Amino acid sequence: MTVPIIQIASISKQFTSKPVLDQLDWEILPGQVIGLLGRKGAGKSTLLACMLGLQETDGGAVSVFGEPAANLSPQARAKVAYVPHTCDLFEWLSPLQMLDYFKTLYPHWNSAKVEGLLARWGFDKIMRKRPISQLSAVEKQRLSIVRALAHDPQLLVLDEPMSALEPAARRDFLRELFDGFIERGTTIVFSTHVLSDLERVASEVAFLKTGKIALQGGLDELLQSARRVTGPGRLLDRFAVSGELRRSKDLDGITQIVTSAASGELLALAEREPAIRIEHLTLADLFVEVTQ
Ligand SMILES: Nc1ncnc2c1ncn2[C@@H]1O[C@H](COP(=O)(O)OP(=O)(O)OP(=O)(O)O)[C@@H](O)[C@H]1O
Repeated sequence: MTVPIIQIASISKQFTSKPVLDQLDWEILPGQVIGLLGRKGAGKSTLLACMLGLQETDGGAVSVFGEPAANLSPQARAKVAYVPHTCDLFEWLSPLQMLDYFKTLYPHWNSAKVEGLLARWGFDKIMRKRPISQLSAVEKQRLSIVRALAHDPQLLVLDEPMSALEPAARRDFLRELFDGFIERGTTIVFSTHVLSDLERVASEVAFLKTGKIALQGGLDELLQSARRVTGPGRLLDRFAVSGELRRSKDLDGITQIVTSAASGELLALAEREPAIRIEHLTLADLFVEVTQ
């Protein structure tokens, strides 16, 4: 049996009266590259932070590498890298001072990778010595990524890692993820609003809605099996659909069903009945259907 790298059992979190995470269960297996999607404010950042024990939960349990997330040993912590949504760099230090500091904390610090990324991302001699507080948002995000990738983590958690990056740096970063991590089997969980970025790197996609993982699956499999079916209510209304995400009926008696996993039976019905229209869904369609 594959032992999950992260196991989340029924965690809840609320800041005000509205729950953000609501008895959420989730499992992340070694080598998975999961894109986490959800509407703005759905709780993606909260979930990623709770998952690593960086934010307290109101209930439930999280384990990372088999240890309680809130109390990770230094050995387990050294296997994890996290790029937060907001800047958590030591702004009073220079990039070089900060990277030197982190180097002392990690046994597997990859100086060649650090140098390569700094050079590629325009950190010249002067910029490397300036206080981080004087860097732009993009430069800080790049530095945050360099710090995360530098110690060859086994688990990489990225919260909107590319939000401030321009296209060339995004391409560089995605290439770095592929060549340096995905091909080596690193487990990666990242949240993003950019579906095309997700489609380029993720093998799995998970949708967060109303405090729970509403749907998760292999990206290719989901796109292969998700369908929107439209047809007369007399043909569809009594049809039980597996993986049903939404069902609606208009005033003309036309029923529309969206499913994440169209069965052979449904496909056969659509084939038999010319009045039924069946369409594949894009990731954007699926995002709307699952999270609306
Ligand atoms: N420290 C906090 N105090 C109060 N409310 C908070 C706090 N952190 C998050 N929230 C609220 O919790 C909800 C979820 O926020 P979170 O940042 O986790 O969502 P998100 O899906 O990452 O959003 P976005 O896509 O906009 O980054 C939001 O309503 C947010 O306002």
